[in-house]
Amino acid sequence: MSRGRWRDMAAEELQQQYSPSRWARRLRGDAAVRAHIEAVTAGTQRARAGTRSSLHVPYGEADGERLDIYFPAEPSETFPAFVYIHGGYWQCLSKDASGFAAPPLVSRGVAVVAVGYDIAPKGHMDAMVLQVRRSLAFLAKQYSGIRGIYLCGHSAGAHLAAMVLCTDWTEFGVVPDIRGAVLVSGLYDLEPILHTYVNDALNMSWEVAQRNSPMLCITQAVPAAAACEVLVAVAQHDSPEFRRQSQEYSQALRSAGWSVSLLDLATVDHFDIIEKLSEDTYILIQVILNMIARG
Ligand SMILES: N[C@@H](CC(=O)c1ccccc1NC=O)C(=O)O
Repeated sequence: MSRGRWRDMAAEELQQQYSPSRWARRLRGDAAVRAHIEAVTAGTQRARAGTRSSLHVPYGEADGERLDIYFPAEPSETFPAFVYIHGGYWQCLSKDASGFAAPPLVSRGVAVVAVGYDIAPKGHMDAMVLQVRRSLAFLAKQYSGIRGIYLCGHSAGAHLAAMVLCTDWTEFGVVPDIRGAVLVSGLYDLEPILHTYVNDALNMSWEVAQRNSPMLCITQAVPAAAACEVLVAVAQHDSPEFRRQSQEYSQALRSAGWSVSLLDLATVDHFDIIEKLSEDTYILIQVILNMIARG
């Protein structure tokens, strides 16, 4: 699909392209979204039952500025941290459904952090981006045991994670040691979203969409960034627009000197591509553990 083709799409087609549930494999529409919420919620409950954790840790003043930490099974002084930012089109889900990846990771010595942020309509795009950036600065300042942060986000959460990658940390008083990023089925150009139902709750102006588009704020990779491995993952059954966004963003990052891989995962759709992080044998868990081992 050629660059910018979304501009030629009829309103209904654009709507369809940006409705992941209409492309899902097992169920379609609302049923697919409901099943996804149930899967990640149940997975998080299992993680909470079986893992040593600190829940609802405030990283700022606002109610929504809280995170959950799931600690490695074997206590150790230092450990890598996998920081997960949930999706839900910036208007659903929460950190309370975001701990499902903990079991296969804490058993291998990796801490898992589920970041909460104020979703729309309470949260605005600028504020959400600032909140997730602050959560990273908080972790870097408060947890001296963390040796390497591996950032992960799904869908809208991958967008927020990508915005973290282009942060100017000077105003945060700390530079988090982000050694890797796993961006799963994300959105990196917000402009097409402006023309869909997704913007009903977000109410973004064109300017807000521009300044919060990772595609438009790619920083030239300084040495620290070149050492940060970025994995852009997309599902075989993501829509063509979602697949185009991952393709173009990974290419643009690479051109700016970042170390990038694009992983096109067969058989999965927009939802089970991330749900399966609760499974030890899932290929993406293996890829993440390898990335951490190199880091
Ligand atoms: N209304 C959307 C819902 C959706 O996209 C979604 C739902 C739960 C978790 C992630 C999602 N996508 C991106 O953040 C859909 O049609 O699938």
